[in-house]
Amino acid sequence: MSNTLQKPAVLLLADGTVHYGKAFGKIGTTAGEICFNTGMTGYQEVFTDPSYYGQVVIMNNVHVGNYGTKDTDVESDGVKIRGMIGRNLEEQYSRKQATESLDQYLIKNNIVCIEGVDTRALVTHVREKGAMNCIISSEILDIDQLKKELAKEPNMDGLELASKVSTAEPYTLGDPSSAVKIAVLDFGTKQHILQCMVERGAYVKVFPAKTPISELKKFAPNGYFISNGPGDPAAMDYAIITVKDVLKEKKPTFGICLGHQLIALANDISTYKMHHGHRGLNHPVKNLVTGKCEVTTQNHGFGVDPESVKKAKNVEITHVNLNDNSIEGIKLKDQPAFSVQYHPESTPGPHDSRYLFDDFINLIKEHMN
Ligand SMILES: NC(=O)CC[C@H](N)C(=O)O
Repeated sequence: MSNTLQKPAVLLLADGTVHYGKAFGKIGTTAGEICFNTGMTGYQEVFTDPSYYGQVVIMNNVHVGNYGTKDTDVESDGVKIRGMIGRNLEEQYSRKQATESLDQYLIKNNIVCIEGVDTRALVTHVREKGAMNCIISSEILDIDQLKKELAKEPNMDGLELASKVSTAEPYTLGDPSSAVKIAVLDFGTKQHILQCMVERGAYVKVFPAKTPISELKKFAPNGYFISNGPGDPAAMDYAIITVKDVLKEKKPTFGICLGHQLIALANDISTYKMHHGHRGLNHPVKNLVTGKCEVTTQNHGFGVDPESVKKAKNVEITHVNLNDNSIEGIKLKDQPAFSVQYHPESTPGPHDSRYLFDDFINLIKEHMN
């Protein structure tokens, strides 16, 4: 959009880098960890993905907003990103089904954004310097004052955020008479992950992050799902205990992203903060079991430590990232449990990896009798 009527806005990074642009979305100030998403489409799903809670997202695609927003293109009950940085953020939209412009939608969701930024230079900078905190403001333009505000922002390393986006109360989805019953530990699940299980005939019960195993067992599930979510997995002591308890049940268990990291931690495999993470829709992953490559959707800033996985005798590496050889999937040798670092529900993204949901449901069916 960028017109002269827009208020000026400023972006300050923790290393002192400053970019000037125009305000978009809510007028105000916001801070969080800066990250970038390389996807060309699917902005509404990205903005509503609870795994982005606490993060300010740079959208690499130069045009964002062209197809507006729509109530059904969401991954949760609202926008979860802390803020957004774009080159051209469009108010005009051309999709017939859209009900609101991106600007109206972000204002309604209280999201402070900045546009007109040289996002190519900014992304290159973050790629070189790594993840760091940043602040966007369209009300404070004084850099010294912004530095003071930014200093208050906690570091993502060591931050527990999942309990802030988890459901407050349990809820169910799917057909209650289904023989396939999956207990979901919700650390900020994306709706389409649950949908992928329901579409395959499962009855799903979603539990708050801090639910103990005794409560999960009352549902008598024949499978467990450990969800994606925001924050540092190593800071989630309560969840590591629950995942250990879940694994003691020896029932089919599937983890995605944060869930994958928690399954690793529950097996004494450590996690680490990545330099700048993986976020986008075209990350190539090799399935080491089939030898096939999948193009995947990704959104993570932490990873599972490769050296520590190799030392774990009960764990097999099933998937690796073809860009940087990072660990993308594991399975346990002594029980029916597996997990992936990427997002097989792929909303948005290519559907190459949706077979993992079939694998999970089939695993549950095999272990039912
Ligand atoms: N999508 C996710 O579940 C993200 C997991 C974790 N918060 C990370 O950034 O690595």
